Amino acid sequence: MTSIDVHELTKEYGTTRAVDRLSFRVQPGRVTGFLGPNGAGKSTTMRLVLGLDRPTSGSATIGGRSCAQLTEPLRTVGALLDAHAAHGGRTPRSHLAVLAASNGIPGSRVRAVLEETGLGDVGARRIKSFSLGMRQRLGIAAALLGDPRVIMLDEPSNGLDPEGIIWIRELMKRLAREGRTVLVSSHLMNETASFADHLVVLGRGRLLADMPMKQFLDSRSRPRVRLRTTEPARLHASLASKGLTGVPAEDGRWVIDGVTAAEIGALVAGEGIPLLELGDERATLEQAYLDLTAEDTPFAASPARNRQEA
Ligand SMILES: Nc1ncnc2c1ncn2[C@@H]1O[C@H](COP(=O)(O)OP(=O)(O)OP(=O)(O)O)[C@@H](O)[C@H]1O
Repeated sequence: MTSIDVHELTKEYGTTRAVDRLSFRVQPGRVTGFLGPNGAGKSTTMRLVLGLDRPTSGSATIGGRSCAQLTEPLRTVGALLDAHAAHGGRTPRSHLAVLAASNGIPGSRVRAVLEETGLGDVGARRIKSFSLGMRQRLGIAAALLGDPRVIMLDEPSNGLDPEGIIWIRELMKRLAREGRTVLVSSHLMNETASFADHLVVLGRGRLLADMPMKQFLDSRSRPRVRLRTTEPARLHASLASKGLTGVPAEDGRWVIDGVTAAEIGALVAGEGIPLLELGDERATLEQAYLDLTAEDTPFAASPARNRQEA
C-alpha cells in the first residue's frame, strides 16, 4: 500500500515559515480532504511531497521514497497543481504524449485519459482556446495518465460547471475505492463534505486536525434538535420540566440545544405531544472548519465594528 508520509516537514521562504514541523500520513483507500485558510501551506506541502521544492528540514515521502528518487514519477503519483501548467500552443494529445513518453507510459493511455476526462473530442485543439474548466480536466487527465497509486489534486473543482463538479466527486471516490491514495485540497466546504472520508487541516503551516470527517464534525459540535409540533405550549412546558428550553425558529420549527432527537422523542412520546417532524441537526463542515481555523486565518475581513471605529 502506498501512503504519503510527511514527517517534521518545515519549509521557510526567507523569514516566512510556510510549513512548520508538519507530520501526517495520507492513507490509501479513502479520500483525504486537505483544508486550511489562504496561505496555510497546503500548496507548499504538496510541492514538497512531489519533490518540486526542497524542504528546509524534515521529509515527505510516497511509499517510503522521496519523489526525487522515482525514475518515472507519473507512474507512482499523479498531481494537479496548476491548471495553467500545460503550454497553450500544444494540443492535449501532444501534451499528454510527451508526458507519457518521458515516463515510460504506453501511448494508449493518452486516449484513455482524454476519454475519461471528457476531452475525447477536443484532443487536437490548441490548449490556449480552453476554458478554465477544460484546462482543469486536462490537468486531471495528466494526473491519471500513469495509472498512479497516489493522486494529489489542488482545488480540482476550480472552474468546473455543476456537471463537472459531480463528475470529479465521483471520480475521486472511485479512485479511493480502487485502493488509491487521494489527497485533495479545497476551499469549498460543501464540496469537501461530499467526497472526503478523512480531513487534514492546516493553519499557519501547522497541523490543526487529522481525523475522519465524522469525528471532526462530532468533535466540534454540540447536539441540537429541530422539531415541529402542533402543540407548542405543551412542548414548552414539557421541556421546562426537564430544564430544557425550546427556541422558536423562523420557519415555524423549534430548536433545542444540548439534546438528541432520541431523547426528545422519548420525552414527547411519553406525554403524547404530537410531532410533525423531529431530527438531529448536523453540524456542517463549514461551521466546524470556521470554528477550528478562526485564530489561524490571516486574511479574514475585519468585523464591521472595527471598520466603524476606524
Ligand atoms: N515560492 C514562494 N516564495 C515565497 N513565499 C512563498 C512561496 N510559496 C509560498 N509562499 C508563502 O508560503 C505561505 C504558504 O503558501 P501556500 O501557497 O502553500 O498556502 P496555501 O495553503 O496553498 O494557500 P491558498 O489556499 O491561498 O492556495 C504563504 O505565506 C505564501 O506567501
